[in-house]
Amino acid sequence: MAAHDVNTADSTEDVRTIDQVVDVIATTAPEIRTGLPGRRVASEEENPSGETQMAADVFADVLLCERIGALDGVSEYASEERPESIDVGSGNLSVAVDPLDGSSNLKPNNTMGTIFAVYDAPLPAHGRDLVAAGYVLYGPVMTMIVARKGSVDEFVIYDDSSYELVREDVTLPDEGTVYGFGGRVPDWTEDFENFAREVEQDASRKLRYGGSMIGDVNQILSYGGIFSYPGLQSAPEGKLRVQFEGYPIGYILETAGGASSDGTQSLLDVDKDELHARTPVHIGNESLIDDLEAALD
Ligand SMILES: O=P(O)(O)OC[C@H]1O[C@](O)(COP(=O)(O)O)[C@@H](O)[C@@H]1O
Ligand SMILES: [Mg+2]
Ligand SMILES: [Mg+2]
Repeated sequence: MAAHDVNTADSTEDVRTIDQVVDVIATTAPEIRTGLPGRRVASEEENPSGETQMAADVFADVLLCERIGALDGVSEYASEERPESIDVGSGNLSVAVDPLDGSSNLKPNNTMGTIFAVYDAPLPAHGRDLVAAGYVLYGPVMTMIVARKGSVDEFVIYDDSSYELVREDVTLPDEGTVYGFGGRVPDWTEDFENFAREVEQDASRKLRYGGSMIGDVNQILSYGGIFSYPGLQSAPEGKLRVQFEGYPIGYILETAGGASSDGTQSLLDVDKDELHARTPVHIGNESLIDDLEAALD
């Protein structure tokens, strides 16, 4: 389902807090990146989803928690790396973060990201409570995508923590040319596999899957197409987490004129009230998401 009717902040104070969150993310990203070389190893701990944390996941979480938590307008901080959300003040907004998305890509030195979601409700919040969302992509260039006030902007972040707006009002190209589907193919459902085979038949499309949602999603924003991490036979809710990954990516894609789905409805309409709940994720051009929903019906 497409939207363009995403929720946005309407008070001056919330708008200011969102700008401050964006500033913290942008100015912390170079530090996160600089801290990566010595942290490409597993820590002793598991995160609440049962995955082994990398030292870099913990490092990025601690930095972001400290800095986002210090903002007056933020009352709660949560991340993929901690079991509960924490109270950080009495502001109006809550921030949920995936400090490093795709951290299994650290070992082979491939793309990763940092995702943030700003909600005007206590955590776990609902997709319709989102008032802004965005991500940093640690690629050859550090870029940041921000969806707020009904449009999506792209920035380049420099090593000295300055950042520059390079593209305003980012929208998906009409003709989608790339696709990327997560999960082991033998673990896909029959309906999803049939859909994937249909998508592949179009000679104008090619496979691009990197194993970091942010890298894969940014290709869809750049070239159009579809990214899915579907529900699997062994894991009907898939792998990606609603609060930290599904909602913010759905919000960004819908703000950019694309569509998002859990297989039957917009990601923003998913009802899950557990902080670390998972959901199937499908994002891309509206026509492809319509076809996906028809195929999974
Ligand atoms: O290794 P797989 O099964 O392809 O999974 C890749 C997916 O897992 C993730 O890495 C999960 O995110 P985290 O690294 O934040 O746990 C996504 O970024 C990516 O889409
Ligand atoms: Mg992630
Ligand atoms: Mg992560």
